[in-house]
Amino acid sequence: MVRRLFERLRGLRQVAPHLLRPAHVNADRAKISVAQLGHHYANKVVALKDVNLNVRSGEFVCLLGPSGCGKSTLLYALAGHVVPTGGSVAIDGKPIQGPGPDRLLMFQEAALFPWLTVRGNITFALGARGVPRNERRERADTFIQRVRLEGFADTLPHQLSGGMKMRASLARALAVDPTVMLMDEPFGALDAQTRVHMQELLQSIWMRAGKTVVFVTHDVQEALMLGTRVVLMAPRPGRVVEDLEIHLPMPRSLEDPSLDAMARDIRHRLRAVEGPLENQHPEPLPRRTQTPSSLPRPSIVTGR
Ligand SMILES: Nc1ncnc2c1ncn2[C@@H]1O[C@H](COP(=O)(O)OP(=O)(O)OP(=O)(O)O)[C@@H](O)[C@H]1O
Repeated sequence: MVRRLFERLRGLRQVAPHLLRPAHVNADRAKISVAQLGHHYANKVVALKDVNLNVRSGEFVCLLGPSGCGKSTLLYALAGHVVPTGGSVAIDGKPIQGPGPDRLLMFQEAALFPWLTVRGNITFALGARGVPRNERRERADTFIQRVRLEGFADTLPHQLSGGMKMRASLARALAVDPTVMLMDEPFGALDAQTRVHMQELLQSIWMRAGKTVVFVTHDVQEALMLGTRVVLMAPRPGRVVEDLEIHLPMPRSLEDPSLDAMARDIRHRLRAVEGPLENQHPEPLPRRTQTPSSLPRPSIVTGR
């Protein structure tokens, strides 16, 4: 059934591609181009090998795969925090030379300053980006409203729930207006219910704002809820094994039987690339020389 669904969508894509793509995805423009990307860490772990990935402007690309397949390394290379040992990464045709204001990285932790209110956290970030003082408050309040945190602008982070902190962090990210959002399992620490609410919120904001998003997740359903594309990766060495365009209509629902059927199919594909359980991590993984958590905190079809 899933194969038939993928095939029908493929046929429709050939005759009427514009019917299947959200309006703000610009088919002709590669926002992010990754070519022959490779990276090995100082301990010789090959985190990425020959990765090719083009992300169109306005796409929502989910990187999905088992632990250790290089999702975060790829994301940090896009952010400019990891300097790859081979290949190239470019944004709007310009090679990435380091972090830049056009890209914003979000993590599982909301990373709010505890001594600043929700609004204070946002106005601080706006100040750091050079937004004039008289515009900061209004802009902060616009995004506080957009993430549905009205009434909490003057609240300190410790008085917020995990989901509310993440919404404040999202408001801050949107307020500084990067063109590319790089998200590393941002909802991974939330309970199941809050996670679904955050996915719905992020999708509605993405549909309106038209940002280019690259989103790392382990969760197949999350990838299918959010992604216009799902890129499957495999470990040892970290590489892209499949690149799937997801043409389910938006807003999506976990209740959608097509989504459920695709999730089963993708789980099956992932099991095939992971191999039998006894082949996984045959020896202790080499110690990391630098963990993602030691990276700076605050502050998304192969070979197209
Ligand atoms: N700083 C580092 N030093 C050495 N090895 C590293 C470092 N960071 C990651 N690695 C290794 O590189 C490989 C890819 O790691 P990466 O964190 O990119 O994978 P991932 O798919 O994001 O994993 P997870 O889902 O568990 O976060 C793994 O084998 C990991 O142990």
